[in-house]
Amino acid sequence: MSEQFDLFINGNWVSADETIEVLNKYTQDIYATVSKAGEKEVDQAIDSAEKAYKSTKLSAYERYKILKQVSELLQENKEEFANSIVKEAGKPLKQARTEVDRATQTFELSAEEAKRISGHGVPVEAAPGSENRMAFTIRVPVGVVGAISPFNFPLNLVAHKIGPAIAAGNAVVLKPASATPTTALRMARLFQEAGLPAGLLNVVAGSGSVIGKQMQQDKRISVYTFTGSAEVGLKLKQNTGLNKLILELGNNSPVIVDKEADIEKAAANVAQKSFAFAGQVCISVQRVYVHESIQDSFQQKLLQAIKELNVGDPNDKNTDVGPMISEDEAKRAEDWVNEAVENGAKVVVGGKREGTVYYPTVLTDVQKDMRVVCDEIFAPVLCTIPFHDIDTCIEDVNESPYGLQGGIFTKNLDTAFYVAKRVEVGGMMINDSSQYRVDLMPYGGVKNSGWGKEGPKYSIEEMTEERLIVLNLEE
Ligand SMILES: NC(=O)C1=CN([C@@H]2O[C@H](COP(=O)(O)OP(=O)(O)OC[C@H]3O[C@@H](n4cnc5c(N)ncnc54)[C@H](O)[C@@H]3O)[C@@H](O)[C@H]2O)C=CC1
Ligand SMILES: O=C(O)[C@H](O)CS(=O)(=O)O
Repeated sequence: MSEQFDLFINGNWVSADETIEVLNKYTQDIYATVSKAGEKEVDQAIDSAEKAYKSTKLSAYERYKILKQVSELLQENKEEFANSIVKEAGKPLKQARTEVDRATQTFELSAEEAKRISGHGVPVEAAPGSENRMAFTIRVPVGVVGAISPFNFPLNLVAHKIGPAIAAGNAVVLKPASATPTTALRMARLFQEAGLPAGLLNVVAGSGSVIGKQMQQDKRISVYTFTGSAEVGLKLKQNTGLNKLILELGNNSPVIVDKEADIEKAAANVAQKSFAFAGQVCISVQRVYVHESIQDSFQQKLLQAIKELNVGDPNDKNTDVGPMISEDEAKRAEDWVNEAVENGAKVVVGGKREGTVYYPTVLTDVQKDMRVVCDEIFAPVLCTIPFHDIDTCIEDVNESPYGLQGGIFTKNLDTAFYVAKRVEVGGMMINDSSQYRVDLMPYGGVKNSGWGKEGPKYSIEEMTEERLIVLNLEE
């Protein structure tokens, strides 16, 4: 029996004429039906957000209490949310539970940051002629935030938009990914239970291109925050005019395994961080550059670690690698691998698809211009690339159009910092892979990986405006 969800607009559950069928990504059964927002519902959501922002002024402490309660309610309902993520995203149960724990953190951090929003003093009196003036800044909410989120973290990446937006005193219109909308709608129920005033949060499911365009053309929205592919991010950038746009986009994450690395540790970490959630994580390891002197040893340990990964039903608590978001996406990954093999690459493990499941795959003998190397594959596919000297390796790493996060394994700190200062990324992990993130850290990339930083403290800075106030004390 599939569940039915309506849209969350102005504190009410609103049904629409059309619906979206949300599939269980492993069984391909219909898991839920969700009302599909049309132009009327999106307009209602934006109108509700604007009216609520103008009429409801929650204190910082009230915002803190609501967000704290949402964090607690989330933890109390952990299994419901984990199950929702397993079913609609196909995420293995243990990783879905981890996502709920992280979103609990994200909302708790947002609650705490709600009490720390402030400006700073400005010593204008130090300027000649301003001896009798005082100045300081304050941070004010931007108003209505338009948020669009991706399928792969249907809870935590939504939390990273809603939490800071509410903490900062804004109202929000959220459009979750069409493949995974129900988790965000469940989250809206928690805000309702926590007493968030009507209209401050609105969730509209539906076509990204249609709703996205309508949101972008609506002047009542002050800031857009988008997480998704670079392709869509570019479209948004071209249509957003002068409104602030926060873009968290794609990556083809590099990891360097230096000749002085702990090979065992590097192999185990790369195996885990290349294939979690079937590689559908934007900081999933996709390119691993291995010093030629340790290539055989690293590869042997990497393949051993991959052999221990459990592939299959995401409902099984032992599963490490479940299905991809759709059979089309799994076929795309298969096509990219086959194209690489036709051009000389070798599959040392994997290269096999069963419906929506694509098995953990490692390629060697790849070339820079292969899509498995230079594009974002967003699948359980890893390319191992030997290197001779670190400078050439850094050049190859930086050839990517992306720059979100990278990693290097080495016991030589001089090498680590030499590399960290030269790679073009938003975050560089030493003795960890690219796929490291805790929710309080500043997170965001350079180049085609977007701009702006997420993490509640940093998102709040993006979702508020700093206003200067100068006091003239002259008699
Ligand atoms: N940098 C980061 O923090 C993250 C980046 N991503 C990236 O997201 C992608 C995978 O997620 P997907 O949901 O497949 O991305 P996507 O770009 O296909 O969709 C993302 C969201 O945008 C909406 N959308 C689609 N077309 C749109 C348009 N023309 N205008 C406005 N909205 C539109 C979709 O409905 C969805 O809600 C990968 O590229 C991945 O790297 C995913 C997670 C985190
Ligand atoms: O970018 C993503 O896909 C997620 O932010 C990765 S994380 O939250 O699991 O680090």
